[in-house]
Amino acid sequence: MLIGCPKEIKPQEYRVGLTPAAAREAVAHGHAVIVETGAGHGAGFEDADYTAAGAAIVGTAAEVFARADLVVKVKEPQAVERAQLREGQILFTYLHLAPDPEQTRDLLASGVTAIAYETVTDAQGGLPLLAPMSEVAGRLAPQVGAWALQKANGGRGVLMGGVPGVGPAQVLVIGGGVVGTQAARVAAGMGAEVTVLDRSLPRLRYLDDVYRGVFKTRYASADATAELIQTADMVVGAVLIPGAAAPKLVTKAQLSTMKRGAVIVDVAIDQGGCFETSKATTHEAPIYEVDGVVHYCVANMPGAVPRTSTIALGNATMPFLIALANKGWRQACTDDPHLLAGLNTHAGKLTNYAVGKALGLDVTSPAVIVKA
Ligand SMILES: NC(=O)C1=CN([C@@H]2O[C@H](COP(=O)(O)OP(=O)(O)OC[C@H]3O[C@@H](n4cnc5c(N)ncnc54)[C@H](O)[C@@H]3O)[C@@H](O)[C@H]2O)C=CC1
Ligand SMILES: CC(=O)C(=O)O
Ligand SMILES: [Mg+2]
Repeated sequence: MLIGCPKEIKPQEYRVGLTPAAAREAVAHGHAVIVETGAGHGAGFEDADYTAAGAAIVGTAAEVFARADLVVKVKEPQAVERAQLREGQILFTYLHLAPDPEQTRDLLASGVTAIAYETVTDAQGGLPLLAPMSEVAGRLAPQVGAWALQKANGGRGVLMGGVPGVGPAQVLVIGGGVVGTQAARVAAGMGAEVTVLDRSLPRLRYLDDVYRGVFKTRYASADATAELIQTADMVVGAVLIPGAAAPKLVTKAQLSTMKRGAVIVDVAIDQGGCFETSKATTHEAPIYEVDGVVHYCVANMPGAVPRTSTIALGNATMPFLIALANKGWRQACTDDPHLLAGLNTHAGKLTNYAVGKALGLDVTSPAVIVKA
């Protein structure tokens, strides 16, 4: 199979979908690999690293899209990229379709077989291709939130750890999965007082067992959220219902109950965000203010640390990439129901129920599609 990797074009996105290590594995399995010139530069991988791994460098993204049987990327294809996808081609990348009707329409119109990293599952009930980026975004969240809390950035001028005689920042994390746990650990490490809300009691039990004394846990009732946002200096949005649009857990009206200069870091923005007032921002202009509350809503946070993120993502995607290339998508998805869970579109059909529900579109069962 011919695997192609274009350079990412989303603003300030310096990750790359294929590491030289993954290219080398693919070549060792007998596949051809083409990489757009400069694709890895932002992550510290040069063209020579790819050619040393056995890949060929091509001059344009257009050549990658035109020739590749399998296009591997990081972020959802932008409009100009979507226009180059075709039926019979596999797209393997993050998609986040539930909050994105335009992208969904274009992928369906293209006929491409699109496998979304964020809906691939594992036997433990996790999301193995989302987890590494959630680890990165979770650890970044208190770092960017602390920056936003500084007065010059619109924040209320509170230092995360306080100082002797002055109390620390109060941090509320909504959703105690991968993002939430990593955010809570780092915020606590910076000296803040942290509370994590989740609606899963087994998850709260796990967090309490492992992190008692580091941060507190509360059940995520609407009452608890309403109460705790009032005292928080920083609120991290970290909920996920896999594939679905994020539930809106804090309304615009509730913002007025928050402290002036408090900061929201809505990591869940890539699924639409869990605050009613969230709208996606970029690394170029990451924050805006609503009712005196600073919002940070960057949908590709790991792009800020592309070296760490590219290697972490590549470690996780490599076995799936090799399976897709070795067997073709149909056999790979037949053999691995967790990879089949990643199938979002095929030949003009939508195959993810959560996306269909969010967008009001008909869904064809992936189990039916894979057998057709
Ligand atoms: N902005 C960015 O750059 C990035 C965003 N993300 C996003 O962060 C979000 C969280 O991802 P993960 O932590 O990996 O997911 P996860 O599945 O590990 O954790 C989500 C947690 O939310 C909890 N939850 C669900 N509904 C809830 C509710 N109503 N109230 C409280 N808790 C609730 C679940 O029980 C679960 O523990 C996702 O939307 C993901 O796409 C992830 C990486 C990068
Ligand atoms: C998960 C995701 O959207 C990202 O890493 O950019
Ligand atoms: Mg997005």
